Amino acid sequence: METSIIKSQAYGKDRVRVVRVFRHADGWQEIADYSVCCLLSGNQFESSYTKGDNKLVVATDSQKNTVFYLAKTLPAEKVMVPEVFASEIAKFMVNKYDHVTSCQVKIITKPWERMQFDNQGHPHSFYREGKETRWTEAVVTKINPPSKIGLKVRIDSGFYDLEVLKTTNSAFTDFWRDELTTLPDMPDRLLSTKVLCQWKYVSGNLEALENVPFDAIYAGAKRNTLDAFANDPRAWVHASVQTTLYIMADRILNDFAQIDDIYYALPNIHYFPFDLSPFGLKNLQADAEVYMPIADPSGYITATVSRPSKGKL
Ligand SMILES: O=c1[nH]c(=O)c2[nH]c(=O)[nH]c2[nH]1
Repeated sequence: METSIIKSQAYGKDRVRVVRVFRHADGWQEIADYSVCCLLSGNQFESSYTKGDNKLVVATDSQKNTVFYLAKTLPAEKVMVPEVFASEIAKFMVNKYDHVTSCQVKIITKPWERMQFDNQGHPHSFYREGKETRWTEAVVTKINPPSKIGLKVRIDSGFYDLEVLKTTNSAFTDFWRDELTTLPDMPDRLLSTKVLCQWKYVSGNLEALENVPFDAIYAGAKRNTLDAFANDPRAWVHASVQTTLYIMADRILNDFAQIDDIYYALPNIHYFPFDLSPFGLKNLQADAEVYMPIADPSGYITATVSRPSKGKL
């Protein structure tokens, strides 16, 4: 006889690929292209794991149907912003099913860029550019289940695979040296990374969070990331990926009070100057012009950055 207990559970449908087109009367059309993961939790689901009892199991197939149903029935402003669509799905689930105490919805977006001709956006044609991937996760939880009065919401957002490179104004010098050190000081180097950035919105009630300008904050987080990388002098005066990361996060926290903390992971994708001295050519240090990108290994610099009151006290 089994004696083990379920400590936590969540089940649902992952990779629900849904594309929603909004056709406006003037011919202007919008597209949202998402991969949705929807997971339900609640202690009444435990018997489906331990006793083979499916009576309360909302089929993952029905959860998938709900995503399509809401994509059709919600207005454009609730579907086109992934944070809002994710929280609408999560809210729908906890409100519809008494025994669902929490619903976690993650959305990965596939960005379609509107085609531009003569500086005019084309009404219905889009293209895919190699760029970062935006994602979000909303979790809606009943405060006193099964009561629906009082819902708590948490929203995380971010992007990954934003590839950037600069050919100067990056350095790495004055680091620890011992018998295992072979790396020379690099007063000027090529720097490249593939940015992963994710942030937590201040948690609160659903209504407060739904008024957050998610799209503008997303654009601001990306703009600060690029601007700190390319233009902030502190990133090369103090010179390390660690410093660059901190400056990126600090700028975002200063710009957006709605964000609680930010996590970055910055691989340092190495491009080493190729030694051409066997051919009588100078290509090291200040003479570096020809580089060999190194696929593996890469540096990997990470940190979570928050405001002082939330940090280590
Ligand atoms: O910006 C850097 N930070 C490091 O910690 C490090 N270590 C290393 O070998 N190169 C670099 N670059």
